[in-house]
Amino acid sequence: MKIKTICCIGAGYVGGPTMAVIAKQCPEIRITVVDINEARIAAWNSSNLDELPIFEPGLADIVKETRDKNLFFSTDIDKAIDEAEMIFISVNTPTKTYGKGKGMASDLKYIESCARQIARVAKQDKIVVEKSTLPVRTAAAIKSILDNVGNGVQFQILSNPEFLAEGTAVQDLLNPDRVLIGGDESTKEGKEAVQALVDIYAKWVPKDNILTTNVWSSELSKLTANAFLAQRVSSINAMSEICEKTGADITEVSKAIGMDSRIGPKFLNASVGFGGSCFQKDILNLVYIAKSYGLNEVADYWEQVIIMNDHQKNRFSDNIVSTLYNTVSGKKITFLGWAFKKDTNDTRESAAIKVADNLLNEQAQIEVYDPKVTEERIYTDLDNLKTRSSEENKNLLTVQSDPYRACKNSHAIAILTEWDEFKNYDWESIYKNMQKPAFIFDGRGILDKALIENIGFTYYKIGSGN
Ligand SMILES: NC(=O)c1ccc[n+]([C@@H]2O[C@H](COP(=O)([O-])OP(=O)(O)OC[C@H]3O[C@@H](n4cnc5c(N)ncnc54)[C@H](O)[C@@H]3O)[C@@H](O)[C@H]2O)c1
Ligand SMILES: O=c1ccn([C@@H]2O[C@H](COP(=O)(O)OP(=O)(O)O[C@H]3O[C@H](CO)[C@@H](O)[C@H](O)[C@H]3O)[C@@H](O)[C@H]2O)c(=O)[nH]1
Repeated sequence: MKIKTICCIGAGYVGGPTMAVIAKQCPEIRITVVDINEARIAAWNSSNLDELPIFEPGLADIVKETRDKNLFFSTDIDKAIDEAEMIFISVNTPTKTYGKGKGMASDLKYIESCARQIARVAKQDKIVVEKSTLPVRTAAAIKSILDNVGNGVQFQILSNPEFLAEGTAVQDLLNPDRVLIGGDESTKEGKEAVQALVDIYAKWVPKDNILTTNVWSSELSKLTANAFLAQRVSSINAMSEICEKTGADITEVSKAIGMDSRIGPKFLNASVGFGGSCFQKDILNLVYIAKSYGLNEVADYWEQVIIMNDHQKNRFSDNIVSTLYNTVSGKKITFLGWAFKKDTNDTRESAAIKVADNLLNEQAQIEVYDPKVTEERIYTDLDNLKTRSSEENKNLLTVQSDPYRACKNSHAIAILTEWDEFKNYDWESIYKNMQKPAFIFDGRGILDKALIENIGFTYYKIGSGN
C-alpha cells in the first residue's frame, strides 16, 4: 500500500515540523495539518515566514519549499480526515489538572476527541498513527472508540512516538537515531499498515534505523527514553551539589565519566534544572502508571528524578538570596534567558519560571531578556502560576529587548538559558554599569570563569566548588 494522502491532527511543536519534513522528503504525498486553533493555522499560513508559530532552525526554509505544494495547513478537520489514508494524531497530552490522577496522569481528552472525530467522519479504511506521547495501552482505548463509534470501516492503529528535541527538531527529523513503529503484526492488515509507514520513513531513513515492535513496547519506549534522559540530568545535577561542597568541578566530572564508553558524553551538562513540555509530564505519567499497577518502589524510583529537579531550581534561587546578603527585596536582578533551552521560543516548564517566582516572593525586581521569547509569553507563564496577581507580576518584573539595558544597575545576573550570544557579550561594559559587588549566577555554566572573575565579577557557576 502506497500512501498518497496524510492528515495530521495537531499543528504544534511536533505536528508542524514532523509533517514539514515528511512533505519535503515525500513530494508525492499530499499532507494536510489541521488544528482547532485558528490563530495557529493562520500563523502557519502566514506569508511572512518570521511569523510561523514555532521557531526551529531550518524550519522556515522547509515550509517555504513545501507549503501549498504538498503541505497544507487548515482548520477544516473533517475534510482532511475524510481525504486521508493515514491520520497522525499529534495533539497535546498534558498532565491532568483535575479529577483522578490530577497532577500525575496524562489528560487524554484531546486524544479521545480526535478518535471520536475520526470515527464519525471516516467512510473508508484508515491507518491511525499515534504520534503524541501516550500512556502504554492507549492504543487499545483508541481502537475501542474507533470500532464502536465508527461507520463500520476498518482502522489499523500504529504507535510512532516522536523523539525530536526542540531547538534541533529539523536535524533530528532529517537524521533520526531511530524511527520506532509499533503495530499489530499478527494480522495481514496490521503488517500492511506497519509497512506503509515504514515505506514513508524509508525515503530518507536507513532501513536499519527503522525499528518495528509491538504497540505496547513502542508506547512504553517513548516514556522510557524520556525517563532515562531526565534521570541523567537529575543525576548530574545531584553531583553538581556535591561538587559545590567539595571543591570538585562538575564540568570536569562530566568529562571524566563521559569518556567511559558505557556512560557516554552526551546529556551530562549540569543545569538549573530541566524544563520542557515532556520530561516532567512523561515521568509523572510513568509514576502514575507504576502506581496504578501497585508498583510503588518503581514509582518512587522515578519520582525522585522530579524531586531532584525541583530541588535544583529551588537551591539556585536560594543561593541568589543568601549570597546577596539574605535579601533581594527591591534589588534588581537580571535574567538572561527564559526559554527552557537555547534555540527555541518554547518556555513550557522552563526553570526560569520557578526561579523567578521564588525571587518575586522575596520582592526582587526582575528584568528579563531572552532573544526569542515574547513579553506576553513571560507574563502568561508567571500569571499561570497564580502566585500573585497579574498586576503584581507586571510591577515586579520587566521584559527588556536589549540585554545591556536589562543588566544596567543590576545587583546580579542570573543565566537561565544557554543562548550562545551570552558568551560573546561585552562583559566589561556590563560590569561597569552594574551595582557593586556585581554578581553572576551562571545556571548553565557557559561563561569563562577566569575571564569573568578577572573583570571583577563575583561568579557562581552551577556545580563548581572553586
Ligand atoms: N514538544 C516536543 O518537543 C515533543 C516531542 C516529542 C513528543 N511530543 C509529544 O507530542 C504531542 C504534541 O506535543 P506538542 O508539543 O506538539 O503540543 P502542542 O500543544 O504544541 O500542539 C498540540 C496541538 O494540538 C491541537 N489540538 C488539540 N486538540 C485538538 C483536536 N481535537 N483537534 C485538532 N487539534 C487539536 C492544539 O490546538 C495544539 O495546537 C504530546 O503528546 C507531546 O508529549 C512533544
Ligand atoms: O545535559 C543536559 C541536557 C538537557 N538539559 C535540559 O533538559 C531539558 C530538556 O532538553 P532536551 O531533551 O534537549 O529538549 P526537549 O525538547 O525537551 O526533548 C526531550 O523531550 C522530547 C519530548 O518528548 C523528546 O522527543 C526528546 O527526545 C527529549 O530529548 C532542557 O531544559 C535542557 O536544558 C540539561 O539540563 N542538561
